[in-house]
Amino acid sequence: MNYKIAVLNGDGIGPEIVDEAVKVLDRIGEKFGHKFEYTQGYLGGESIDKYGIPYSEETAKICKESDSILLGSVGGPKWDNVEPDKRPEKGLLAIRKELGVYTNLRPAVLFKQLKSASPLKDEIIGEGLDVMIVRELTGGIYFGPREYSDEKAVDTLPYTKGEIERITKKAFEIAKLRGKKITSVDKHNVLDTSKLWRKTVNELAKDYPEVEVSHMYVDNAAMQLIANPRQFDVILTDNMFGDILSDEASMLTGSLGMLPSASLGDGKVGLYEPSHGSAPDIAGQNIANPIATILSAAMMLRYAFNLTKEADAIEKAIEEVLQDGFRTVDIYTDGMKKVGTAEMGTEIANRI
Ligand SMILES: NC(=O)C1=CN([C@@H]2O[C@H](COP(=O)(O)OP(=O)(O)OC[C@H]3O[C@@H](n4cnc5c(N)ncnc54)[C@H](O)[C@@H]3O)[C@@H](O)[C@H]2O)C=CC1
Ligand SMILES: CC(C)CC(=O)C(=O)O
Ligand SMILES: [Mg+2]
Repeated sequence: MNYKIAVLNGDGIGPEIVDEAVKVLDRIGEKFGHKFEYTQGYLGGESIDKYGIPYSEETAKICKESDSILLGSVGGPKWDNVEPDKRPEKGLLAIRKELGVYTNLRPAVLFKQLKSASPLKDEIIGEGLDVMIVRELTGGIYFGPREYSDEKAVDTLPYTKGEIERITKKAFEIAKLRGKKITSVDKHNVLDTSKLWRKTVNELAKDYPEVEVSHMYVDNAAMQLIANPRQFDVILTDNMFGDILSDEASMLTGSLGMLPSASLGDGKVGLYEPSHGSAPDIAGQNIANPIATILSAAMMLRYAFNLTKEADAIEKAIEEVLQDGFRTVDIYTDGMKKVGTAEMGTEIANRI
């Protein structure tokens, strides 16, 4: 079958990691008889350079006419001084909002071969870690009304009941297919939005008696992720808390460069992007870890195209590459074979 994929490289390491995901998708296409057609769009800094704005109508059209979107990451020092509404990150927020992708799935899964790359002790890791962070993506403080002057700045954190309900339902549906356990993370002791969040989660919990629900304050959750990560199955949380906790959870898996994500809504087109940023400190050096982006492409096959065998093949190839000892520098440990971004992508593609 033919699948149309919009490809947005973004900035920093974006082009390098997206190239490797495309390499792997092409191999899947050859092996399983699919045709992936790519159309290049522009987001973030690269879009500012081309169109003067971080998200253009041209790119919006390409995305809406595609079956799915593969995205690198945006931002970097080059655009740090552009006016706030034109920053690269505003382009990312705009495309998420426009596509209505309110569910951000960030699976933190530790490949057993990377146990020694995780900073956690063996007894804490145990048999392994598999936490699904379900992050609300199109509401909350990143989108609330704001004001700024040299004397006062205001950000606001609005959530409607409807916004909380729809992400909570997604989390329950996901939990039903996994360990049947949700930890809803909030700041109920301080924030009114968290009060509404907790009340809504408890109301919906009645429709899912098979799923065990508990609540945790975000500050405690940040600590518990390190102290006892195996207690978590699905973490349901808001936009900013999910952003922060997912970077933290990524380290349990060895590196931020291992954490993929899928951003999904009720519409046809989802956004598949690594959880990390554009890593300007290592851009252009062929050292970035492409695995988060390649795993995001696997999530695309699974969620957007229903290509389960193909998604499994990517995940298995990654496991084999890790088993064979190949490591980018961020997950390197003594005795392993250090490889660059492109070599890692090739090793993965070769095992499909
Ligand atoms: N989704 C997106 O497009 C996001 C964009 N950003 C933007 O990215 C820029 C850099 O932000 P930072 O705070 O530095 O976060 P970052 O996630 O880009 O990097 C944090 C650290 O992790 C490392 N790292 C990230 N991805 C890696 C990979 N694949 N392989 C190996 N190491 C990796 C980086 O080298 C850096 O040391 C900023 O402009 C920020 O706004 C940040 C987060 C998400
Ligand atoms: C750059 C921000 C808009 C978002 C972010 O950090 C993320 O989605 O992980
Ligand atoms: Mg982030």
